[in-house]
Amino acid sequence: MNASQPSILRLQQLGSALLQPFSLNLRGGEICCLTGTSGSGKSRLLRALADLEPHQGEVWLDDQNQQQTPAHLWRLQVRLVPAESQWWSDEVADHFPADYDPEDLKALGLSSDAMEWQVSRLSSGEKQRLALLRALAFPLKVLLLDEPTANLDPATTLRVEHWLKQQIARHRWPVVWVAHDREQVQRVADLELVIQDGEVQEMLIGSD
Ligand SMILES: Nc1ncnc2c1ncn2[C@@H]1O[C@H](COP(=O)(O)OP(=O)(O)OP(=O)(O)O)[C@@H](O)[C@H]1O
Repeated sequence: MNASQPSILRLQQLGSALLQPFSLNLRGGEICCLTGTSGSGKSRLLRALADLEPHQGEVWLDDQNQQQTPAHLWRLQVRLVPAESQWWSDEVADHFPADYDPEDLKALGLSSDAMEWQVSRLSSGEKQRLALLRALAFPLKVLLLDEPTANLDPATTLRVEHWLKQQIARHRWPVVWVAHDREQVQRVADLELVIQDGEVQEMLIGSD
């Protein structure tokens, strides 16, 4: 496939001990919000898509089958941004490419010198936004977001949503976005999947 063409993520009869099998085609640039009560299996579904949890059924990225792709190569393309980020060095900058342009810090309401900070001083909201920037600083084809604004105040949440939507529209990644906030779902989603009693159902946006 041409590198500039948007990818398609296809789930075929994806299921697990927790979830009844379901299928979905997600095109480049589409945001699918994944909702459901706490413990319904949203994070585990994202982990299955990232090949971090066993599952039934198949996941395809264009013509690549997840099961036939080495896990580390799959995860380079299918980027999971977990709810809680991991940091492997003391300095923020060490987690970014050497030639990273820190222009986006401002867009996310972060200080322009945040790259020079120690990870140990980061607030939970700063950590969350820097983890998001870091995840998008390296090439990817599919984006999986687990409650990307969970630690943020309402104004910063809107900023982050706006920035994410711009990035997604520009790069045309298929996106699965776990959200609890109904208003956020209404603002960002092209489609919504709800997990209820182990069943995954598609809801029409604006239907609640
Ligand atoms: N490794 C595991 N082994 C067994 N059960 C697990 C494992 N990880 C999570 N669970 C359980 O699976 C269920 C779904 O967990 P998951 O983290 O996907 O929920 P969630 O929908 O993302 O919840 P929340 O909205 O609270 O983050 C929970 O009951 C959880 O305790």
